[in-house]
Amino acid sequence: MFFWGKISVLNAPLNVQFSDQKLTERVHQLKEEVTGMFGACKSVMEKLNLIDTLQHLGMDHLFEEPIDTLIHLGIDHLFEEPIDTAMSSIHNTEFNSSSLHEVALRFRLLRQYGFWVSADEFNKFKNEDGSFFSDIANDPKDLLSLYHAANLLTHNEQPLEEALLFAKHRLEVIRCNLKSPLAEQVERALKVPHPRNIKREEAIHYILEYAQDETYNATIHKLAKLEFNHLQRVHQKELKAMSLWWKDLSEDVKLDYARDRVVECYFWSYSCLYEEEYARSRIVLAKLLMLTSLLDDTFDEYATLEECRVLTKALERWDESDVSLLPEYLKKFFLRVIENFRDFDELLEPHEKWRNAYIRSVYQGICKSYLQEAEWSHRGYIPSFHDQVNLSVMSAGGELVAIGLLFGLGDIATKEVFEWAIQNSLTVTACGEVSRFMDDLADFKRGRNKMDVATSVECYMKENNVTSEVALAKVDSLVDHAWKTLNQELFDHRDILSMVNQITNFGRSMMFLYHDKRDGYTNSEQVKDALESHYVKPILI
Ligand SMILES: CC(C)=CCC/C(C)=C/COP(=O)(O)OP(=O)(O)O
Repeated sequence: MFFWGKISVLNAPLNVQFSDQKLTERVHQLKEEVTGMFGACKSVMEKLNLIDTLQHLGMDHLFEEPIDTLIHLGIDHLFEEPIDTAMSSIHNTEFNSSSLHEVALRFRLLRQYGFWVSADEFNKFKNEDGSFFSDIANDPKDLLSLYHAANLLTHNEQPLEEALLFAKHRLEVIRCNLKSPLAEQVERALKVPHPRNIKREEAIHYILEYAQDETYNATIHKLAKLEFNHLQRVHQKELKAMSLWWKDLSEDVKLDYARDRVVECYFWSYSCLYEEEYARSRIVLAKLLMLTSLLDDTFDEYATLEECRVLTKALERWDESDVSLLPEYLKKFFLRVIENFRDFDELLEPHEKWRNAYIRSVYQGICKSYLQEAEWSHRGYIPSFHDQVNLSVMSAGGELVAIGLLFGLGDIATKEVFEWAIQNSLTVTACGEVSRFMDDLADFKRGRNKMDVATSVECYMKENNVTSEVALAKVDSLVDHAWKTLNQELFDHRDILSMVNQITNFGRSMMFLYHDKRDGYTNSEQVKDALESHYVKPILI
Protein backbone atom coordinates (compact mmCIF):
# COMPACT_ATOMS: atom_id res chain seq x y z
CA MET A 1 0.00 0.00 0.00
CA PHE A 2 1.38 3.39 -0.96
CA PHE A 3 -0.72 5.46 1.27
CA TRP A 4 0.00 6.31 4.82
CA GLY A 5 -3.02 8.03 6.29
CA LYS A 6 -3.85 10.84 3.93
CA ILE A 7 -0.26 11.27 2.88
CA SER A 8 1.06 9.64 -0.20
CA VAL A 9 4.73 9.41 0.48
CA LEU A 10 5.30 8.86 -3.21
CA ASN A 11 3.50 12.04 -4.15
CA ALA A 12 4.86 14.17 -1.32
CA PRO A 13 6.22 17.38 -2.81
CA LEU A 14 9.97 17.60 -2.71
CA ASN A 15 11.16 20.88 -1.26
CA VAL A 16 12.26 22.59 -4.43
CA GLN A 17 13.62 25.96 -3.41
CA PHE A 18 17.16 24.75 -4.19
CA SER A 19 18.43 21.94 -6.39
CA ASP A 20 20.09 19.06 -4.53
CA GLN A 21 23.47 20.24 -5.65
CA LYS A 22 22.89 23.87 -4.66
CA LEU A 23 21.62 22.80 -1.27
CA THR A 24 24.65 20.59 -0.63
CA GLU A 25 27.06 23.33 -1.72
CA ARG A 26 25.39 25.91 0.48
CA VAL A 27 25.41 23.56 3.49
CA HIS A 28 29.10 22.91 2.92
CA GLN A 29 29.89 26.62 2.68
CA LEU A 30 27.98 27.56 5.83
CA LYS A 31 29.42 24.60 7.70
CA GLU A 32 32.91 26.01 7.11
CA GLU A 33 31.80 29.35 8.51
CA VAL A 34 30.28 27.79 11.63
CA THR A 35 33.36 25.58 12.16
CA GLY A 36 35.37 28.79 12.35
CA MET A 37 33.18 29.94 15.24
CA PHE A 38 34.65 27.28 17.53
CA GLY A 39 38.06 28.91 17.28
CA ALA A 40 36.58 32.35 17.79
CA CYS A 41 34.86 31.48 21.10
CA LYS A 42 36.52 33.43 23.87
CA SER A 43 35.37 31.52 26.92
CA VAL A 44 34.42 28.03 28.03
CA MET A 45 30.82 29.16 28.32
CA GLU A 46 30.72 30.47 24.76
CA LYS A 47 31.95 27.09 23.56
CA LEU A 48 29.44 25.18 25.64
CA ASN A 49 26.61 27.42 24.47
CA LEU A 50 27.66 26.83 20.87
CA ILE A 51 27.59 23.04 21.30
CA ASP A 52 24.23 23.29 23.07
CA THR A 53 22.74 25.38 20.26
CA LEU A 54 24.00 22.99 17.60
CA GLN A 55 22.54 20.06 19.53
CA HIS A 56 19.10 21.67 19.87
CA LEU A 57 19.15 22.61 16.19
CA GLY A 58 19.83 18.97 15.34
CA MET A 59 23.10 19.54 13.51
CA ASP A 60 25.85 18.69 15.98
CA HIS A 61 26.60 15.72 13.67
CA LEU A 62 28.12 18.23 11.22
CA PHE A 63 30.64 19.32 13.83
CA GLU A 64 31.77 16.05 15.34
CA GLU A 65 35.41 16.95 14.84
CA PRO A 66 35.51 20.36 16.52
CA ILE A 67 33.18 19.14 19.28
CA ASP A 68 35.36 16.09 19.81
CA THR A 69 38.46 18.22 19.93
CA LEU A 70 36.86 20.54 22.39
CA ILE A 71 35.50 17.83 24.63
CA HIS A 72 38.40 15.36 24.49
CA LEU A 73 41.57 17.27 23.77
CA GLY A 74 40.52 20.59 25.13
CA ILE A 75 38.87 19.09 28.15
CA ASP A 76 41.49 20.69 30.33
CA HIS A 77 39.96 24.04 29.35
CA LEU A 78 36.52 22.84 30.31
CA PHE A 79 37.80 21.66 33.62
CA GLU A 80 40.11 24.64 33.85
CA GLU A 81 43.11 22.48 34.67
CA PRO A 82 44.71 19.54 32.83
CA ILE A 83 43.32 16.14 33.69
CA ASP A 84 43.91 12.56 32.67
CA THR A 85 41.38 12.00 29.88
CA ALA A 86 41.98 8.25 30.01
CA MET A 87 40.17 8.08 33.33
CA SER A 88 36.48 7.42 33.00
CA SER A 89 35.75 8.96 36.38
CA ILE A 90 37.18 12.39 36.63
CA HIS A 91 37.47 14.30 39.83
CA ASN A 92 37.67 17.69 38.31
CA THR A 93 38.07 21.01 39.96
CA GLU A 94 34.88 22.91 40.62
CA PHE A 95 33.62 24.98 37.73
CA ASN A 96 33.87 28.60 38.63
CA SER A 97 30.48 30.06 37.72
CA SER A 98 27.72 31.48 39.84
CA SER A 99 25.09 30.88 37.17
CA LEU A 100 22.94 27.77 37.68
CA HIS A 101 22.19 27.70 33.95
CA GLU A 102 25.92 27.58 33.16
CA VAL A 103 26.77 24.95 35.76
CA ALA A 104 23.83 22.79 34.65
CA LEU A 105 24.66 23.12 30.96
CA ARG A 106 28.29 22.13 31.50
CA PHE A 107 27.19 19.25 33.76
CA ARG A 108 24.80 17.92 31.13
CA LEU A 109 27.13 18.22 28.16
CA LEU A 110 30.05 16.56 29.92
CA ARG A 111 27.87 13.69 31.10
CA GLN A 112 26.36 13.30 27.63
CA TYR A 113 29.85 12.97 26.18
CA GLY A 114 30.76 10.32 28.74
CA PHE A 115 32.60 12.35 31.38
CA TRP A 116 31.60 11.99 34.99
CA VAL A 117 30.75 15.21 36.82
CA SER A 118 29.69 15.13 40.44
CA ALA A 119 26.22 16.28 41.52
CA ASP A 120 28.06 18.27 44.21
CA GLU A 121 28.46 20.94 41.54
CA PHE A 122 24.94 22.06 42.43
CA ASN A 123 25.64 22.43 46.17
CA LYS A 124 26.51 26.08 45.83
CA PHE A 125 22.90 26.79 44.81
CA LYS A 126 21.51 25.15 47.94
CA ASN A 127 20.74 26.20 51.49
CA GLU A 128 22.15 24.34 54.47
CA ASP A 129 19.05 22.14 54.67
CA GLY A 130 19.68 20.95 51.07
CA SER A 131 16.86 22.93 49.45
CA PHE A 132 17.58 25.13 46.44
CA PHE A 133 17.76 28.93 46.93
CA SER A 134 14.31 30.46 46.70
CA ASP A 135 15.11 32.82 43.78
CA ILE A 136 15.84 29.77 41.58
CA ALA A 137 12.29 28.50 42.10
CA ASN A 138 10.93 31.25 39.86
CA ASP A 139 13.65 31.43 37.22
CA PRO A 140 12.43 29.35 34.26
CA LYS A 141 15.74 29.31 32.39
CA ASP A 142 17.68 28.05 35.43
CA LEU A 143 14.98 25.54 36.23
CA LEU A 144 14.85 24.21 32.68
CA SER A 145 18.63 23.82 32.51
CA LEU A 146 18.63 22.08 35.90
CA TYR A 147 15.80 19.80 34.75
CA HIS A 148 17.69 18.83 31.55
CA ALA A 149 20.87 18.20 33.56
CA ALA A 150 19.24 16.21 36.35
CA ASN A 151 17.75 13.89 33.73
CA LEU A 152 21.30 12.60 33.27
CA LEU A 153 21.16 11.02 36.74
CA THR A 154 22.40 7.50 37.37
CA HIS A 155 21.52 5.01 40.11
CA ASN A 156 21.83 6.09 43.75
CA GLU A 157 22.19 9.79 43.09
CA GLN A 158 19.75 11.11 45.65
CA PRO A 159 20.75 14.79 45.25
CA LEU A 160 19.93 14.58 41.53
CA GLU A 161 16.62 12.81 42.24
CA GLU A 162 15.74 15.74 44.49
CA ALA A 163 16.94 18.30 41.93
CA LEU A 164 14.80 16.62 39.27
CA LEU A 165 11.71 16.60 41.44
CA PHE A 166 12.25 20.21 42.46
CA ALA A 167 12.81 21.45 38.90
CA LYS A 168 9.86 19.47 37.54
CA HIS A 169 7.52 20.65 40.24
CA ARG A 170 8.52 24.31 39.87
CA LEU A 171 8.25 24.17 36.07
CA GLU A 172 4.75 22.71 36.39
CA VAL A 173 3.79 25.53 38.75
CA ILE A 174 5.10 28.39 36.60
CA ARG A 175 4.39 26.94 33.14
CA CYS A 176 1.17 28.90 32.57
CA ASN A 177 2.88 32.27 33.13
CA LEU A 178 5.68 31.74 30.65
CA LYS A 179 6.07 33.52 27.35
CA SER A 180 6.92 31.99 24.00
CA PRO A 181 9.30 30.28 23.19
CA LEU A 182 10.21 29.32 26.77
CA ALA A 183 6.63 28.19 27.36
CA GLU A 184 6.81 25.71 24.47
CA GLN A 185 10.27 24.52 25.52
CA VAL A 186 9.02 23.80 29.03
CA GLU A 187 5.90 21.99 27.73
CA ARG A 188 8.07 19.86 25.48
CA ALA A 189 10.53 19.00 28.24
CA LEU A 190 7.76 18.07 30.67
CA LYS A 191 6.26 15.73 28.07
CA VAL A 192 9.57 14.06 27.14
CA PRO A 193 12.73 15.41 28.84
CA HIS A 194 15.24 16.70 26.31
CA PRO A 195 17.95 14.04 26.94
CA ARG A 196 15.30 11.33 26.42
CA ASN A 197 13.85 12.74 23.21
CA ILE A 198 14.83 12.15 19.60
CA LYS A 199 17.00 14.83 18.07
CA ARG A 200 15.06 15.60 14.90
CA GLU A 201 11.89 16.20 16.88
CA GLU A 202 13.62 18.81 19.06
CA ALA A 203 15.20 20.34 15.95
CA ILE A 204 11.85 20.87 14.21
CA HIS A 205 10.67 23.01 17.11
CA TYR A 206 13.91 24.68 18.07
CA ILE A 207 14.70 25.85 14.54
CA LEU A 208 11.54 27.97 14.71
CA GLU A 209 12.27 29.21 18.24
CA TYR A 210 15.94 30.01 17.70
CA ALA A 211 15.22 33.39 16.09
CA GLN A 212 14.22 34.60 19.57
CA ASP A 213 17.25 33.16 21.34
CA GLU A 214 19.65 35.61 23.01
CA THR A 215 22.62 33.87 21.37
CA TYR A 216 20.99 34.10 17.91
CA ASN A 217 23.33 33.94 14.96
CA ALA A 218 21.95 34.24 11.42
CA THR A 219 24.57 31.96 9.81
CA ILE A 220 23.92 29.17 12.30
CA HIS A 221 20.18 29.54 11.77
CA LYS A 222 20.44 29.42 8.00
CA LEU A 223 22.63 26.34 8.15
CA ALA A 224 20.22 24.57 10.52
CA LYS A 225 17.31 25.17 8.15
CA LEU A 226 19.21 24.11 5.04
CA GLU A 227 20.65 21.02 6.71
CA PHE A 228 17.22 20.01 7.96
CA ASN A 229 15.78 20.30 4.46
CA HIS A 230 18.76 18.61 2.89
CA LEU A 231 18.36 15.57 5.17
CA GLN A 232 14.60 15.61 4.67
CA ARG A 233 15.17 15.14 0.95
CA VAL A 234 17.48 12.21 1.64
CA HIS A 235 14.83 10.67 3.90
CA GLN A 236 12.03 11.32 1.41
CA LYS A 237 13.91 9.42 -1.28
CA GLU A 238 14.54 6.52 1.07
CA LEU A 239 10.91 6.48 2.14
CA LYS A 240 9.78 6.32 -1.46
CA ALA A 241 12.05 3.32 -2.01
CA MET A 242 10.73 1.77 1.22
CA SER A 243 7.14 2.29 0.04
CA LEU A 244 7.84 0.51 -3.24
CA TRP A 245 9.50 -2.34 -1.36
CA TRP A 246 6.47 -2.58 0.94
CA LYS A 247 3.96 -2.38 -1.92
CA ASP A 248 5.64 -5.30 -3.63
CA LEU A 249 5.98 -7.32 -0.40
CA SER A 250 2.53 -6.68 1.03
CA GLU A 251 0.74 -7.41 -2.27
CA ASP A 252 2.62 -10.68 -2.48
CA VAL A 253 2.35 -12.00 1.08
CA LYS A 254 -1.24 -10.74 1.57
CA LEU A 255 -1.32 -10.87 5.38
CA ASP A 256 -4.49 -8.81 5.61
CA TYR A 257 -4.61 -8.99 9.40
CA ALA A 258 -1.25 -7.25 9.74
CA ARG A 259 -0.66 -3.56 10.47
CA ASP A 260 0.44 -1.46 7.51
CA ARG A 261 3.23 0.54 9.17
CA VAL A 262 6.11 0.99 6.76
CA VAL A 263 6.51 4.72 7.45
CA GLU A 264 6.47 4.12 11.19
CA CYS A 265 9.11 1.37 10.92
CA TYR A 266 11.25 3.73 8.89
CA PHE A 267 10.67 6.38 11.56
CA TRP A 268 11.95 3.95 14.18
CA SER A 269 15.17 3.32 12.33
CA TYR A 270 15.58 6.98 11.35
CA SER A 271 15.24 7.91 15.04
CA CYS A 272 18.25 5.70 15.74
CA LEU A 273 20.36 7.10 12.89
CA TYR A 274 19.25 10.05 10.76
CA GLU A 275 22.58 11.20 9.37
CA GLU A 276 23.07 10.85 5.62
CA GLU A 277 25.96 8.38 5.82
CA TYR A 278 23.89 5.78 7.66
CA ALA A 279 21.54 4.94 4.76
CA ARG A 280 22.54 1.27 4.72
CA SER A 281 21.80 0.84 8.44
CA ARG A 282 18.59 2.83 8.20
CA ILE A 283 17.14 0.79 5.35
CA VAL A 284 18.11 -2.61 6.73
CA LEU A 285 16.72 -1.75 10.18
CA ALA A 286 13.46 -0.35 8.78
CA LYS A 287 12.89 -3.50 6.69
CA LEU A 288 13.84 -5.74 9.60
CA LEU A 289 11.30 -3.96 11.81
CA MET A 290 8.55 -4.28 9.20
CA LEU A 291 9.29 -8.01 8.82
CA THR A 292 9.15 -8.27 12.63
CA SER A 293 5.87 -6.39 12.76
CA LEU A 294 4.36 -8.94 10.33
CA LEU A 295 5.61 -11.71 12.58
CA ASP A 296 4.23 -10.03 15.71
CA ASP A 297 0.78 -9.57 14.14
CA THR A 298 0.77 -13.17 12.97
CA PHE A 299 1.36 -14.37 16.54
CA ASP A 300 -0.86 -11.81 18.29
CA GLU A 301 -3.76 -11.60 15.85
CA TYR A 302 -4.17 -14.61 13.63
CA ALA A 303 -2.18 -17.83 13.85
CA THR A 304 -3.20 -20.86 15.89
CA LEU A 305 -0.72 -22.00 18.50
CA GLU A 306 0.30 -24.93 16.32
CA GLU A 307 0.91 -22.60 13.36
CA CYS A 308 3.07 -20.38 15.61
CA ARG A 309 5.14 -23.42 16.54
CA VAL A 310 5.59 -24.55 12.94
CA LEU A 311 6.58 -21.06 11.78
CA THR A 312 9.11 -20.71 14.62
CA LYS A 313 10.62 -24.08 13.73
CA ALA A 314 10.85 -23.22 10.05
CA LEU A 315 12.56 -19.91 10.80
CA GLU A 316 14.89 -21.72 13.19
CA ARG A 317 15.95 -24.15 10.42
CA TRP A 318 16.06 -21.40 7.76
CA ASP A 319 15.59 -23.88 4.96
CA GLU A 320 13.31 -22.90 2.07
CA SER A 321 12.22 -26.50 1.56
CA ASP A 322 10.38 -26.30 4.91
CA VAL A 323 7.83 -24.08 3.21
CA SER A 324 5.76 -27.19 2.53
CA LEU A 325 5.18 -27.59 6.30
CA LEU A 326 3.59 -24.16 6.65
CA PRO A 327 -0.08 -23.27 6.26
CA GLU A 328 -0.89 -21.80 2.86
CA TYR A 329 -1.24 -18.18 4.09
CA LEU A 330 2.28 -18.16 5.62
CA LYS A 331 4.20 -19.74 2.73
CA LYS A 332 4.93 -16.55 0.82
CA PHE A 333 5.78 -14.64 3.98
CA PHE A 334 8.34 -17.27 4.98
CA LEU A 335 9.98 -17.24 1.55
CA ARG A 336 10.05 -13.46 1.41
CA VAL A 337 11.71 -13.27 4.82
CA ILE A 338 14.52 -15.53 3.61
CA GLU A 339 14.78 -13.59 0.35
CA ASN A 340 15.02 -10.26 2.22
CA PHE A 341 17.80 -11.56 4.44
CA ARG A 342 19.63 -12.61 1.26
CA ASP A 343 19.21 -9.04 0.05
CA PHE A 344 20.66 -7.79 3.35
CA ASP A 345 23.65 -10.06 2.74
CA GLU A 346 24.21 -8.50 -0.66
CA LEU A 347 24.63 -5.11 1.00
CA LEU A 348 27.63 -6.38 2.96
CA GLU A 349 31.24 -6.12 1.81
CA PRO A 350 33.08 -9.47 1.59
CA HIS A 351 34.89 -8.83 4.89
CA GLU A 352 31.57 -8.11 6.64
CA LYS A 353 29.76 -11.36 5.76
CA TRP A 354 30.05 -12.65 9.34
CA ARG A 355 27.32 -10.14 10.28
CA ASN A 356 24.68 -12.32 8.59
CA ALA A 357 24.68 -14.86 11.39
CA TYR A 358 23.91 -12.15 13.95
CA ILE A 359 20.97 -10.56 12.17
CA ARG A 360 19.40 -13.91 11.42
CA SER A 361 19.89 -15.00 15.01
CA VAL A 362 18.11 -11.94 16.47
CA TYR A 363 15.15 -12.44 14.12
CA GLN A 364 14.94 -16.10 15.14
CA GLY A 365 15.34 -15.02 18.77
CA ILE A 366 12.45 -12.57 18.75
CA CYS A 367 10.30 -15.18 17.03
CA LYS A 368 11.05 -17.63 19.85
CA SER A 369 10.04 -15.05 22.45
CA TYR A 370 6.79 -14.42 20.54
CA LEU A 371 6.16 -18.18 20.63
CA GLN A 372 6.70 -18.38 24.40
CA GLU A 373 4.26 -15.48 24.86
CA ALA A 374 1.76 -17.28 22.62
CA GLU A 375 2.14 -20.49 24.67
CA TRP A 376 1.21 -18.51 27.79
CA SER A 377 -1.63 -16.52 26.30
CA HIS A 378 -3.30 -19.47 24.53
CA ARG A 379 -3.35 -21.26 27.91
CA GLY A 380 -4.71 -18.14 29.62
CA TYR A 381 -1.66 -18.29 31.89
CA ILE A 382 -0.67 -15.15 33.80
CA PRO A 383 3.06 -15.45 34.56
CA SER A 384 4.84 -14.04 37.60
CA PHE A 385 5.94 -10.44 37.20
CA HIS A 386 9.58 -11.58 37.11
CA ASP A 387 8.98 -14.17 34.34
CA GLN A 388 6.81 -11.79 32.34
CA VAL A 389 9.43 -9.04 32.42
CA ASN A 390 12.28 -11.41 31.58
CA LEU A 391 10.52 -12.62 28.47
CA SER A 392 8.76 -9.48 27.36
CA VAL A 393 11.93 -7.38 27.52
CA MET A 394 13.33 -9.82 24.94
CA SER A 395 10.25 -9.51 22.75
CA ALA A 396 10.41 -5.70 23.03
CA GLY A 397 13.16 -5.66 20.43
CA GLY A 398 16.27 -4.12 22.08
CA GLU A 399 18.59 -6.79 20.70
CA LEU A 400 16.88 -6.84 17.31
CA VAL A 401 17.23 -3.08 16.94
CA ALA A 402 20.83 -3.03 18.19
CA ILE A 403 22.00 -5.74 15.78
CA GLY A 404 19.78 -4.38 13.00
CA LEU A 405 21.47 -1.00 13.18
CA LEU A 406 25.01 -2.31 13.73
CA PHE A 407 24.58 -4.55 10.67
CA GLY A 408 24.80 -1.64 8.25
CA LEU A 409 27.48 0.41 10.02
CA GLY A 410 31.07 0.59 8.78
CA ASP A 411 34.18 -1.00 10.29
CA ILE A 412 33.53 0.71 13.62
CA ALA A 413 30.99 -2.08 14.28
CA THR A 414 33.49 -4.83 15.03
CA LYS A 415 32.76 -8.40 16.05
CA GLU A 416 33.47 -7.35 19.65
CA VAL A 417 30.72 -4.73 19.44
CA PHE A 418 28.25 -7.29 18.04
CA GLU A 419 29.19 -9.69 20.85
CA TRP A 420 28.77 -6.93 23.42
CA ALA A 421 25.31 -6.16 22.00
CA ILE A 422 24.05 -9.75 22.23
CA GLN A 423 25.63 -10.66 25.58
CA ASN A 424 23.02 -8.99 27.76
CA SER A 425 24.74 -5.62 27.49
CA LEU A 426 23.19 -3.14 29.88
CA THR A 427 22.59 -0.62 27.07
CA VAL A 428 20.63 -3.11 25.00
CA THR A 429 18.72 -4.58 27.93
CA ALA A 430 17.81 -1.14 29.29
CA CYS A 431 16.54 -0.09 25.85
CA GLY A 432 14.45 -3.28 25.80
CA GLU A 433 13.08 -2.30 29.22
CA VAL A 434 12.17 1.23 28.11
CA SER A 435 10.51 -0.26 25.04
CA ARG A 436 8.60 -2.94 26.94
CA PHE A 437 7.42 -0.74 29.82
CA MET A 438 6.37 2.20 27.61
CA ASP A 439 4.49 -0.25 25.37
CA ASP A 440 2.84 -2.01 28.31
CA LEU A 441 1.75 1.27 29.92
CA ALA A 442 0.01 2.16 26.65
CA ASP A 443 -1.36 -1.35 26.12
CA PHE A 444 -2.90 -1.39 29.57
CA LYS A 445 -4.78 1.80 28.77
CA ARG A 446 -5.79 0.75 25.24
CA GLY A 447 -6.55 -2.89 26.00
CA ARG A 448 -4.37 -5.57 24.51
CA ASN A 449 -4.69 -7.50 21.27
CA LYS A 450 -6.68 -10.70 20.91
CA MET A 451 -3.85 -13.08 21.75
CA ASP A 452 -1.36 -10.81 23.50
CA VAL A 453 0.21 -12.12 26.69
CA ALA A 454 -0.75 -10.32 29.94
CA THR A 455 1.20 -7.05 30.30
CA SER A 456 3.71 -6.37 33.06
CA VAL A 457 1.08 -4.06 34.62
CA GLU A 458 -1.48 -6.88 34.90
CA CYS A 459 1.11 -9.36 36.20
CA TYR A 460 2.21 -6.90 38.87
CA MET A 461 -1.40 -6.26 39.91
CA LYS A 462 -2.19 -9.95 40.23
CA GLU A 463 1.01 -10.93 42.01
CA ASN A 464 0.87 -8.10 44.55
CA ASN A 465 -2.88 -7.77 44.78
CA VAL A 466 -2.72 -4.02 44.11
CA THR A 467 -4.77 -1.52 42.10
CA SER A 468 -3.92 -0.51 38.53
CA GLU A 469 -2.70 2.89 39.83
CA VAL A 470 -0.08 1.20 42.02
CA ALA A 471 1.01 -1.12 39.21
CA LEU A 472 1.18 1.71 36.65
CA ALA A 473 3.32 3.76 39.06
CA LYS A 474 5.62 0.76 39.55
CA VAL A 475 6.07 0.22 35.80
CA ASP A 476 6.57 3.97 35.32
CA SER A 477 9.36 3.86 37.89
CA LEU A 478 10.98 1.01 35.97
CA VAL A 479 11.21 3.27 32.90
CA ASP A 480 13.12 5.79 35.04
CA HIS A 481 15.30 3.00 36.39
CA ALA A 482 16.23 1.92 32.86
CA TRP A 483 17.13 5.52 31.94
CA LYS A 484 19.52 5.69 34.90
CA THR A 485 21.25 2.60 33.55
CA LEU A 486 21.44 4.16 30.08
CA ASN A 487 22.96 7.31 31.58
CA GLN A 488 25.55 5.22 33.42
CA GLU A 489 26.43 3.40 30.19
CA LEU A 490 27.72 6.68 28.72
CA PHE A 491 30.63 6.62 31.20
CA ASP A 492 31.21 2.89 30.99
CA HIS A 493 31.43 2.76 27.18
CA ARG A 494 32.96 6.04 26.13
CA ASP A 495 35.08 4.15 23.59
CA ILE A 496 31.95 3.17 21.61
CA LEU A 497 29.84 6.18 22.54
CA SER A 498 28.41 6.80 19.08
CA MET A 499 26.96 3.27 18.92
CA VAL A 500 25.76 3.39 22.52
CA ASN A 501 23.90 6.57 21.58
CA GLN A 502 22.45 5.09 18.39
CA ILE A 503 21.11 2.11 20.33
CA THR A 504 19.84 4.42 23.10
CA ASN A 505 17.98 6.34 20.41
CA PHE A 506 15.66 3.34 20.22
CA GLY A 507 14.68 4.12 23.83
CA ARG A 508 14.20 7.75 22.81
CA SER A 509 11.94 6.77 19.91
CA MET A 510 9.81 4.78 22.37
CA MET A 511 9.49 7.86 24.61
CA PHE A 512 8.30 9.85 21.60
CA LEU A 513 5.89 7.27 20.20
CA TYR A 514 4.45 6.06 23.52
CA HIS A 515 4.53 9.05 25.91
CA ASP A 516 1.41 9.80 27.96
CA LYS A 517 0.31 6.19 27.47
CA ARG A 518 -0.45 6.68 23.79
CA ASP A 519 0.57 4.04 21.25
CA GLY A 520 1.78 5.97 18.25
CA TYR A 521 2.68 2.78 16.41
CA THR A 522 -0.62 0.95 16.56
CA ASN A 523 -2.68 4.19 16.51
CA SER A 524 -0.51 5.92 13.98
CA GLU A 525 -3.04 8.77 13.59
CA GLN A 526 -1.55 10.10 16.84
CA VAL A 527 1.81 10.77 15.22
CA LYS A 528 0.68 11.60 11.70
CA ASP A 529 1.16 15.37 12.05
CA ALA A 530 4.57 14.93 13.64
CA LEU A 531 5.70 12.56 10.90
CA GLU A 532 4.48 15.00 8.28
CA SER A 533 6.84 17.60 9.79
CA HIS A 534 9.68 15.12 9.65
CA TYR A 535 9.16 13.88 6.09
CA VAL A 536 6.86 16.08 4.09
CA LYS A 537 6.98 19.74 5.13
CA PRO A 538 10.29 21.49 4.53
CA ILE A 539 11.35 24.26 6.93
CA LEU A 540 10.71 27.63 5.32
CA ILE A 541 13.99 29.39 4.59
C1 LIG B 1 10.64 -2.54 18.08
C2 LIG B 1 10.04 -3.59 17.26
C3 LIG B 1 10.35 -5.00 17.60
C4 LIG B 1 9.25 -3.24 16.24
C5 LIG B 1 8.56 -4.16 15.30
C6 LIG B 1 7.11 -3.84 15.25
C7 LIG B 1 6.42 -4.13 16.53
C8 LIG B 1 6.38 -5.53 16.97
C9 LIG B 1 5.87 -3.13 17.21
C10 LIG B 1 5.20 -3.24 18.53
O1 LIG B 1 3.93 -3.74 18.40
P1 LIG B 1 3.14 -4.25 19.71
O2 LIG B 1 2.94 -3.12 20.64
O3 LIG B 1 1.92 -4.99 19.26
O4 LIG B 1 4.22 -5.24 20.33
P2 LIG B 1 4.03 -6.39 21.42
O5 LIG B 1 3.14 -7.41 20.80
O6 LIG B 1 5.44 -6.91 21.63
O7 LIG B 1 3.46 -5.74 22.63
